[in-house]
Amino acid sequence: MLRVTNLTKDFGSQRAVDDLTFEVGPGRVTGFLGPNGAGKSTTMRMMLGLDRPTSGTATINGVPYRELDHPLRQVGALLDAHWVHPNRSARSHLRWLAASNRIPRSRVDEVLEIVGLASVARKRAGGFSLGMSQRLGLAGALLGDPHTLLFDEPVNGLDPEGIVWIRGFMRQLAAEGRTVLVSSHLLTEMSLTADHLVVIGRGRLIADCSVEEFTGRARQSVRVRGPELEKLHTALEQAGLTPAPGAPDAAGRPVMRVPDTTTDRVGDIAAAAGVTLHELAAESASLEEVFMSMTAHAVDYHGGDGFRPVESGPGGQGGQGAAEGSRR
Ligand SMILES: Nc1ncnc2c1ncn2[C@@H]1O[C@H](COP(=O)(O)OP(=O)(O)OP(=O)(O)O)[C@@H](O)[C@H]1O
Repeated sequence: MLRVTNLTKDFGSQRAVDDLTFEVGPGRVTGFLGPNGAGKSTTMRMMLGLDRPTSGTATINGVPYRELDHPLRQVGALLDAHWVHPNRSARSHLRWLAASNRIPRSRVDEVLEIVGLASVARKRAGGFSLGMSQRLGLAGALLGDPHTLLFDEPVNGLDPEGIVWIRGFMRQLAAEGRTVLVSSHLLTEMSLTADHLVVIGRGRLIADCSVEEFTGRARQSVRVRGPELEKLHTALEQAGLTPAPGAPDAAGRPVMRVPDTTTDRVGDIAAAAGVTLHELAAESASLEEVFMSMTAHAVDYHGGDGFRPVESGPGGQGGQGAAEGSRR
């Protein structure tokens, strides 16, 4: 069990983590989600005793990291895959880690096997690809067979195969009853990996709930296609709704989206106005759109990685690449 209580961290005049309180329980993957600069890494560093809190506490099974007897046997962490000595082989790097934590040498080959690096155990870690470095980092985190695991943006820069492997791996660790906390700035990624979410923005807690609950906050909107969209637009506005052009469909035909309503209501209004419809469908806002609307005020800086706020209103054409393919 990981617990942070009123955790706060200031860097000079900047508050990076602001009065955070939450728990991370065993047996499930908890996603630690927030835009870039939200304070995820700083929070994890405080959990691992690498940064000192300005106030508040972070504990692992009730004890601050610095007071743990054999930290590697209780907590494994993957913060940065590139801290390995480049001239060491994967095996000698892990043997050195094991020796410094009184972990038997035999465990090194076990973890190399678990992460799929046994065949390259003698190769220089400096020549490893990012995916292999991540696996080596995981091997190090698993060395002490810890009950608690922290992963900071583990899928960053990985190829699709590596991403699928890491997802499955984290889920397996949780299924073994371990406490698994994994950070990401991508909601879609977390919705595929995590059972539970702790969402932060500007160092503050925004949500602490199941993935279903979080994504269930998606606003329901209605998608309409037909030959008389302008006429329908007027009728919908007269009924107090706020229709907007949506992205054209695959065949390039114009589509309208009507937020915060139901297909029944739009269908009734269309019928009353004598408007022909060719398509009428309920649609949820994409996960990224929900996330954006919840964290928009909390985004530190914009641009890149899909963190531009949704600018064009209910049409939903905010243009964030990360939202592609994430509609549910
Ligand atoms: N050592 C430091 N000195 C000064 N400011 C820092 C330091 N470390 C982090 N910060 C600032 O604290 C805030 C939170 O950063 P942090 O790295 O924890 O965020 P994050 O959510 O992990 O984002 P990212 O995914 O971009 O790393 C940022 O504004 C960052 O610039």
